[in-house]
Amino acid sequence: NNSDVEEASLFLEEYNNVSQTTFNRNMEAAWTFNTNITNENQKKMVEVQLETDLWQQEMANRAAAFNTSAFNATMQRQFYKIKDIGTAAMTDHGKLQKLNEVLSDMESIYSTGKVCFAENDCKPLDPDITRLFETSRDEQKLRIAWKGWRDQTGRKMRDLYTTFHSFCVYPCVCVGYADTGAYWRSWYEMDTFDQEVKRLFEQLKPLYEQLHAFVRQRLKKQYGAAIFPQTGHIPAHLLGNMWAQSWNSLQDLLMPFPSKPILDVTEEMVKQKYTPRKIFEVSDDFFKSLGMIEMPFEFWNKSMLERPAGREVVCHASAWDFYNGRDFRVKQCTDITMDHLSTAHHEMGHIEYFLQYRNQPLVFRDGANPGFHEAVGDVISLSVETPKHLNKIGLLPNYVEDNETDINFLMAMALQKIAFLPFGYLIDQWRWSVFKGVTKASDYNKAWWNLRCGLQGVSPPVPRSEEDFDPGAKYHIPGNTPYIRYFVSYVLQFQFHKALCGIAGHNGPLHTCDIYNSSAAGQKLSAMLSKGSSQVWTESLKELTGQTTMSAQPLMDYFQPLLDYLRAANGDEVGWSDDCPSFADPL
Ligand SMILES: O=C(CCC(O)(O)[C@H](Cc1ccccc1)NC(=O)c1ccccc1)N[C@@H](Cc1ccccc1)C(=O)O
Ligand SMILES: [Zn+2]
Repeated sequence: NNSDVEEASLFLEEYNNVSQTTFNRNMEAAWTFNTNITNENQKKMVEVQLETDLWQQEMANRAAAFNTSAFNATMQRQFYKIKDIGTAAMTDHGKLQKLNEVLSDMESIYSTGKVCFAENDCKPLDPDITRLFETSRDEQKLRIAWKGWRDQTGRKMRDLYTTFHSFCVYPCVCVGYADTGAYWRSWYEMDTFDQEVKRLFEQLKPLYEQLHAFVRQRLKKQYGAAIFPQTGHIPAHLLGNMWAQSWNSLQDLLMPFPSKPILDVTEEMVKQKYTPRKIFEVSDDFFKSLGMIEMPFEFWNKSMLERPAGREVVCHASAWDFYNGRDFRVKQCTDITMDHLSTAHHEMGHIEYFLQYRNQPLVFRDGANPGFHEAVGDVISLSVETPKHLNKIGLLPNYVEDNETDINFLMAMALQKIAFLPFGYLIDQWRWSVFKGVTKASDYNKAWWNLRCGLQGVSPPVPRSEEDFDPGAKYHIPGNTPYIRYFVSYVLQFQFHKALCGIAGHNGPLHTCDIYNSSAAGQKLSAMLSKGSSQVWTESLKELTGQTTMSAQPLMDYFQPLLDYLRAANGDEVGWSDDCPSFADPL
């Protein structure tokens, strides 16, 4: 076959030109559906997605005709990525069409789901049910909403997911991989990736167990011990979030020193009449302070920063690259809360990455690994959410720096970051076992609750059965979006934060660092982001931090003062038993 470098370069040039228009068209069709869910838009999106998949197949076949062994590393990497197209490689076009239809059907069920409290009183997840979980302390109402959401989403998807599942097990439709999970893990370019994340999770478990014990004890006081199972689990509807994945809305119940000012600035944002646009301007201002690239005109002009009236949209936040080097958008049903301020930074982090690597060849316009993409915005938030910075931008007027506020702040951050770790880890433990064929459709929910009980120490507030499909109540399952990337991001973002704080000249404990206005930190971060996925992620990590492996040490150092406090407060009432309370077998 063809080892001619000249011809190979011409092929890559053609690929880069045509792929930009092809992917741009695909993103526009997806955007139209995401911002206006109708049957017509869904059909159009599936049609364009199929055309894009077939074009990718054609390019992969043409790339396969080259013998790349004599090409330079960058060319070899481009050819590898042009051929590595996952499910798009499915040669049975009817099956491929069916797969894309099933996925868009599940996405519609999730995004149009509503919880009904009475005949004509049905509420969507965003903003109504989310606000309920953040603000209500009415255990009965929370229990109804918890069950209602799962009845309206997961329960309605079980058969669709079973069909989807049939495409993902061996012989996997992602050519060259044992199953879809193997394809997803291949993006981390290390064959020990699953052991690596398991090692990190085990290392971080003690922090989580201490936080879990402290929160359980406080919630027992709040709601009475009677609704807590003897096994030590926390009923999942009491943790301030529909999926119990982050507990920061419980801050008012959990501050060690309640006399100090509350660090959740939601009220101050509302008082100062913050708008969705203002929230994104605060984030844009931070990137500008680092000398990084500000949001282009199209971003402000074409993004969807709040839920539109009168039509159904996919409210789950996302960032969009339209692959023409200047059109980048965020879609977020922004509510005026601190959590949405954090989400806005998260989404803008994706956009900043797009902007930094926009001149790369198209196949390198991606994160160094998926965890890198998820970490960018969160690293900025680690500075923004410090009391010092919130005070600087006028959201925490009566702030006094002292030890008690320090512990309160670390508690607030732990409720967001430490609480998340088992959840971020377990979703793809479940999915990888499903894709491997280890977890059968008849055991979807049992396997899910074994992980939720075993690793997260939460229990279902109402009995569950295999009529339910609780994984489907979390966006990323119907959205078919991998999740281990967030667990990886939560480890990496503290490694990035530690490195950037060093470059910014910060002295003192890591949790008080704010890199605002540090052009040195901005330069270092930009240099790493601009590489995209043109080199293996360990090289990118080394450029920014000097390390070549993921390490939980910076995260553990950050929270060390809180761990000491929790150990003293908890005594030996720590942990939970492995058997799952109230998981009823099929009725
Ligand atoms: O799901 C998200 C944020 C959405 C997103 O920005 O990660 C989004 C997810 C998504 C949506 C549709 C299609 C694909 C992925 N990801 C992006 O928009 C994205 C990611 C990589 C590159 C380009 C865009 N966060 C997770 C976890 C999390 C992360 C950080 C803070 C809180 C919570 C969650 O809410 O459970
Ligand atoms: Zn993200």
